[in-house]
Amino acid sequence: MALNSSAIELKNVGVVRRGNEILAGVSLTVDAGSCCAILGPNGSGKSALMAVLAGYLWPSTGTVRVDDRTYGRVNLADVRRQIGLIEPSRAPKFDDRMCIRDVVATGLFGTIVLPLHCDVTDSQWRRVDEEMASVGLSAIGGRAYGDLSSGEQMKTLLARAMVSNARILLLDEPTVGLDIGSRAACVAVLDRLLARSRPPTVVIVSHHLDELPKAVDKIVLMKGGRVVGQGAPDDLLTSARLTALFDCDVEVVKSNGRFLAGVGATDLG
Ligand SMILES: Nc1ncnc2c1ncn2[C@@H]1O[C@H](COP(=O)(O)OP(=O)(O)OP(=O)(O)O)[C@@H](O)[C@H]1O
Repeated sequence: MALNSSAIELKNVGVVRRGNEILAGVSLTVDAGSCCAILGPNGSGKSALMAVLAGYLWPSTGTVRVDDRTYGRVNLADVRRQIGLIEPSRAPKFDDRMCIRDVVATGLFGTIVLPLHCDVTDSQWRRVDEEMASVGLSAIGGRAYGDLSSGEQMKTLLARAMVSNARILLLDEPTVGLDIGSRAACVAVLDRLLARSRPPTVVIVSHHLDELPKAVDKIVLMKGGRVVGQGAPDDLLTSARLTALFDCDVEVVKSNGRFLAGVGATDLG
């Protein structure tokens, strides 16, 4: 459910590194409280775009405005406090011996350990416990982070981001490495998150249509560092658009509000 003002606005963003044009002419807006999914082949610039949004990759051209603040004219640390970035492949290095509940609580401080000088108040612990319950971690809150499965670690990172009250969640391939059941559980968590009365703005990079939240409002298609399409899911998630995007025969069906993609009868020989 979009709240009608832009939480994210990129105008003509380009990134050049080591002579490579990683992003070029990227312009897009994401409404506050909405969910935007970014799709594209390997190397199309999806993670680079997320890194720009998170303020970790500085554009060579163009402007980036996040949460009403223009990068380059604000203290980036202030903006980052409003952003929860989840990249399982580059997750923060928590002490493996920390219990999950403490890891989730670090989201209150934006740290990877609980700061010695900061006492977590009873109401903050209640909030930690609420978010752990919302992702189904209550029963194992005392378990060491290092002993968790990939799916449990993902849920821990989601609960940690939600505890921080981040207004913007950037999820880069959140279900990478998860089995079917853990992926389904992660998708259900995202569906519940977006059904809240005041949902965060969510940008998700994914290679799998079936893991996009049902409430996804906008699709951005990327290729060669450029946005080659953006708009409503029903207009963009078609067999023809994805066949052209991925240069292979893709069949898209919609079932029970969710999109599914399969590779068609392409000659793989
Ligand atoms: N620091 C860098 N210097 C030079 N090239 C880079 C740098 N970072 C990324 N690239 C290149 O930019 C392109 C886009 O990379 P990016 O990681 O954003 O792709 P992606 O769409 O997320 O791919 P994948 O689906 O494989 O994760 C790639 O060709 C990559 O090699």
